[in-house]
Amino acid sequence: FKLDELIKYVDSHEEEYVQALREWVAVESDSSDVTKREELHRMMDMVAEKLRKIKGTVELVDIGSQQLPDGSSLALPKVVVAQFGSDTNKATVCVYGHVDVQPAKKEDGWATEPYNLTDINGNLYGRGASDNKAPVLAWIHAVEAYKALNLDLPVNVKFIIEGMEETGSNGLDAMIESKKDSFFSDVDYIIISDCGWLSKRPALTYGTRGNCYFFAEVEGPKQDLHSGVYGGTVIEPMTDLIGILDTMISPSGTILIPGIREAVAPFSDEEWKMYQDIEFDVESYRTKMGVEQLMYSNKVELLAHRWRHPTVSIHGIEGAFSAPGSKTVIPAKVIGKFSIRQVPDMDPAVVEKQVSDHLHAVFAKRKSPNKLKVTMIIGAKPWLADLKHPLYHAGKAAVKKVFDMEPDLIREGGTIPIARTFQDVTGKSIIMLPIGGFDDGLHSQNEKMSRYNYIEGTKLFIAYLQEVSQIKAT
Ligand SMILES: NCC(=O)N[C@@H](Cc1c[nH]cn1)C(=O)O
Ligand SMILES: [Zn+2]
Ligand SMILES: [Zn+2]
Repeated sequence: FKLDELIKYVDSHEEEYVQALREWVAVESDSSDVTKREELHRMMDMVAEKLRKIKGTVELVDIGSQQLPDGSSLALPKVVVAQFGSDTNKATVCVYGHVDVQPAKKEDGWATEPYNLTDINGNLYGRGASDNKAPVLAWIHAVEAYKALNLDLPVNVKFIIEGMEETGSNGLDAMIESKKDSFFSDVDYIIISDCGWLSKRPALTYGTRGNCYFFAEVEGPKQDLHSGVYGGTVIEPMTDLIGILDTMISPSGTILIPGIREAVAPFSDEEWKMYQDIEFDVESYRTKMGVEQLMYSNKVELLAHRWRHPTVSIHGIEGAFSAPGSKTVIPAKVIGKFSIRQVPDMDPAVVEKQVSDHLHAVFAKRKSPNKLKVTMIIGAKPWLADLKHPLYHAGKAAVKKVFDMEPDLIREGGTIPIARTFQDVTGKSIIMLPIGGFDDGLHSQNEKMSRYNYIEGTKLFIAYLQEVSQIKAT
């Protein structure tokens, strides 16, 4: 196995890799904004083209369309499916990633243009740089390096790259179900690199939280009203909405929706010990976020609440006045958007009912004439892997080869909606092999990927393919 040669190849192609990332970041592939759908289609074409260039067998799979709130339908971005090698004597891995991004505008507080990749001191700033465009590119470059050097890939490699992850992977569950006995029949393992390290130490991730995302719509008058002319005579939808949202979580973070906390799997002594052994500086985590105080100052409690407890986050209110300046309006209809991160043993179907029952009960107590509608638009389950699986031994060996250290074994507070589907539908084992930095600012202003993580991450993937090939079939 010619790791040194492959590593040299990666080092000598750094600028090309950065240029490839620049081209991908320049595409505003925001899956939540329906006006950007053409960009998303273009992004999927670019992914297919990149894979074709290195001689993969590539298909763009049509996964249908999504229903918009106004009743119209919009084509979903096609899913890119690719294959490199079909040697039955080798194991087959399937790499999953996504190339859609969260919204970003310069005026949100970015120091640089979000869709113009900008290198500042070795950090490559741009929306989607870390989540998840550079890791997808790093996987493609890993395969490309073997091919360019005329080295046999140690395993067959398949890709599934989608464009709707950030909005819940619409349409992908059905595609996986339909390909269970074809595309997935010879897949041995699934690899996902859509998360980050906990610190400067590389990590292997063995769990993600799920997410239930809700819209709570309160509708009152038939149109917006002047608050001076009508204020004091109508019960305002916004007052109702804020009132009911405020009953979900206490100021110190305790979830108040009946039944939610009771469903959480107990925290075992073994877990406590594992968290205790992780090197993690709570104080630098606090200062990095720029807050005066965290909810928990104890490392174990903090990590546990980041990874394996549910949380309620309120994201926004559609229909509310939010522009700069003042406007004395009573909005006629407002939609509160919030989500609840899911952990074992919560079940999104049960959570949906618990949340809806709770909000309707507190709304009823207000005796408001307005109308409340609660809808769950995403119901993604949590995912948890067995750290004793050989995939993780292979991960440790690859980290040792490239970084000469032991990885952190961590969980992820965020959600990869499709992870649980992969596990439940295909029955294959999954590993999450992150290369993102702990401070990459995912979903936030000034998202970045460092050159170091991008390039060393590419080497890690190269080494990982070799380590996976050493796993003995059971
Ligand atoms: N990189 C993973 C990620 O950011 N996932 C999103 C997916 C999601 C969950 N609910 C809505 N989208 C995340 O927010 O965790
Ligand atoms: Zn992601
Ligand atoms: Zn994301």
